[in-house]
Amino acid sequence: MASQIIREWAGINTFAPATQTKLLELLGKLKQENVNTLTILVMGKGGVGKSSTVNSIIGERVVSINPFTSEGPRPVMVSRTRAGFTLNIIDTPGLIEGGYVNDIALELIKRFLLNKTIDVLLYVDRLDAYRVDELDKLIAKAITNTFGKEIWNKAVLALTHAQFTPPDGLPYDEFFSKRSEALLKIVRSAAQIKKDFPLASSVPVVLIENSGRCHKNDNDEKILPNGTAWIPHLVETITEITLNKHASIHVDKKLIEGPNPNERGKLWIPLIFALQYFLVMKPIQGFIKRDIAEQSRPSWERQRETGYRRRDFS
Ligand SMILES: Nc1nc2c(ncn2[C@@H]2O[C@H](COP(=O)(O)OP(=O)(O)OP(=O)(O)O)[C@@H](O)[C@H]2O)c(=O)[nH]1
Repeated sequence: MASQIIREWAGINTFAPATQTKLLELLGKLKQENVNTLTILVMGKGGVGKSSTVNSIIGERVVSINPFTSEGPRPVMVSRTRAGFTLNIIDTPGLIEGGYVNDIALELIKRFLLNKTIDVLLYVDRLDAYRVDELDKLIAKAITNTFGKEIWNKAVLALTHAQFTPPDGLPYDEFFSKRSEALLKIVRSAAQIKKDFPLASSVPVVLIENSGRCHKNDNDEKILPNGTAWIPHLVETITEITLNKHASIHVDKKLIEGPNPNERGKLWIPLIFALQYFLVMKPIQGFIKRDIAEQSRPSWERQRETGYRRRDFS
């Protein structure tokens, strides 16, 4: 396999100095915990801002963005190094097409991820949407079926278009908490996460504003409506998830191929044979034996018996 040349993370220099300082602090924290590589998988519906988010984190236009169509081959992994630390971000195609989960995209993603380890799943959706629907459930289910429900222990829910004004004068915080709770509920139910499943009820939610018109603070950092500098906040949340007690998800052949169809139900085979023997074979054998015994008696004897039976009934 050709080895990939990993470029220096130059895009970090495009961030405001205060953002750079915080990011380098967070990288230092990861290195202190012996984490020298971090792989983030970005997934979600089409057009929600996955590629834009990848570009925002890297600080360069590394993947192309189009408001109407998906551009460029994906999945794609963008890797950057900084001070001995490697950041990998995997951008993926939208998971919904024509009202269904795009199985081809999912299959491509699975194959692409073979032998990679996912430290964080960045599950992207938009803040400025009012409803969750069946498709959201289908996506969460597809992700769970692909990687196992443990993936949600390594997940961050990222909501783009954060610089949005809720309708009808609804307070921003109220809209944000309703939107995130609705999405988390979908994730919990589709992933069949029980209340006691560790961390699942606390998948962190972060806000993102990828627009070039994102407001800035006095330090020139891109900020959310509540004044939080969102890039350091996102990277801090990613760092916390990376360092939590749950293992990263290693994608091996077994995980992507699922249970071998030839093995499926193997344990039931002896039981099915036993039931078949006692409920079908045995009665048939008995019937055949009786029939043979019957046929081997002389006809006068059988006729006499039939005659007796007729008389008994008369
Ligand atoms: N205002 C605003 N626009 C955004 C934001 N994020 C993405 N967009 C716009 O939304 C459109 C889609 O963004 P993409 O990043 O291509 O979305 P995607 O999820 O990668 O889309 P697919 O390629 O279809 O999978 C583009 O026009 C972006 O400029 C955001 O946070 N705020």
